[in-house]
Amino acid sequence: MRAHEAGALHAEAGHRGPSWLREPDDVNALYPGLWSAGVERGDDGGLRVGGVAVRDLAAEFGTPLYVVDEDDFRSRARAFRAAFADADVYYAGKAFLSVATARWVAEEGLNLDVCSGGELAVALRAGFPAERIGLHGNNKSPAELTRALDAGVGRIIVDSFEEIDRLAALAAARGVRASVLVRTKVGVEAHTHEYIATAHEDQKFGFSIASGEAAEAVRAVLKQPSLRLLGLHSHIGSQIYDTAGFEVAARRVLGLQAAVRDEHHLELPELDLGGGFGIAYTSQDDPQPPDVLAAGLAEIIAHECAGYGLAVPRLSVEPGRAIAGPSTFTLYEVGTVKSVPLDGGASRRYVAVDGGMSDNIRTALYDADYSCTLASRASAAAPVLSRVVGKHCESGDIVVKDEFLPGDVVAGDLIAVPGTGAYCRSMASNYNHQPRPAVVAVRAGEARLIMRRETEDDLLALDVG
Ligand SMILES: Cc1ncc(COP(=O)(O)O)c(C=O)c1O
Ligand SMILES: N[C@@H](CCCC[NH3+])C(=O)O
Repeated sequence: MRAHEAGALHAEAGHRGPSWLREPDDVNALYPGLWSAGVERGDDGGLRVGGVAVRDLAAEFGTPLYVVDEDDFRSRARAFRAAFADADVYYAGKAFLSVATARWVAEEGLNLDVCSGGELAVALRAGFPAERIGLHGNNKSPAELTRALDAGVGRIIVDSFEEIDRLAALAAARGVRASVLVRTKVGVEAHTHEYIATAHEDQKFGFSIASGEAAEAVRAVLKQPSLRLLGLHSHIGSQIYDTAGFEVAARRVLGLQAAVRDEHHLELPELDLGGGFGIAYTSQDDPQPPDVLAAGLAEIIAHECAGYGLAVPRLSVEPGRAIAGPSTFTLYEVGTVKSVPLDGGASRRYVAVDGGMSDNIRTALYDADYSCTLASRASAAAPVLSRVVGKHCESGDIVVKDEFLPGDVVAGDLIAVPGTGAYCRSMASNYNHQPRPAVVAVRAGEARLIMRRETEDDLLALDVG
């Protein structure tokens, strides 16, 4: 594990990590911001979560394994609920959605954002109240829209002119009035990876405010008797730490809100500023807690509304990563350890685990940084800068680019990677016909399988050739 500040960069064998990565004082220590509240190192040196030893989890459920600390997930959901007490919180199911997690979200009083027919199906199977669901997507099919209308979802966030017409016709045919928000593109360059920024002009989501397209979309919705316009929506991107982007977004979207009032004599009752709140993946990351975010957003909105002479609309937000991400770690078993010579006589230690880019694509796709620790035992061996890689046929199959692990890590050891609750299982693939791992929820000394591991039979069943 990383120690926060202490220690010198480990240079003995010429290993080189990023300049911020320091050799830890104690390689067995758990950096507090990265692990869910229920994770600790037990007296025998092995990691425990919710009172359960990870060695027992690996023995019972196999590896790789996503391990969710249920209390941690629920308490993050509650913290958002409490911080945004005067707003609506929609948990973004794309981060991770299963029947169990949908139920936790419902029980903790949050609403749910889904962005596909599949996510909607999971929510409905969980018995999630349809009126508390919002449906997203830049290319919702007629079948998805029909299903949403038939289920009675509370709101649909429209993202194209085709969709406005399509939805209006489907709603009219059913004799219902569908509540919609118009997704805007506010023209903000959010400080995050290009692939997860969603508010600059040259990307697929939303109607551009700057070009007048968003105002045109509002006109198009208002013309349809089968649609009810609740408000405007903006989501600037994901894994964002600063509120500067939200400030610009709120200013521009409320500018449109004021223009709508002036043109249509209509004050829209709601405003959705999306999700995107960042979490800590390494000791360098310093995310803001929900109450600070809530206070910041409330202040920005109040200020902008006062400037435009608007009544403050009811706010909604859509956090995904900030609720699911820190609740979960992935447990892997080490299979091989190699030392690879580098130029200048240095070497790099490759620790290969039994999963990889099929259960966590984020390192390869977004150049994401992760951390990890030896989980099955503690070690007194000196730390060695290591790269944790998977078992796939790609050299980019890296899980953790740089981490200090004890020098005696061997095959059969367990490694845990924290912060994998968001966008890991939900983006998992079957690359190399690797079955996707199981998800286990741990609470009060009990481990419960919430998604079973795929089997070779599952994969072979798809091949009908
Ligand atoms: C419309 C919308 N809302 C909410 C989210 C959730 O984002 P995050 O998990 O970063 O909070 C996303 C994903 O970026 C999104 O596209
Ligand atoms: N999948 C992205 C987040 C994007 C979410 C959808 N807009 C990630 O892993 O960071």
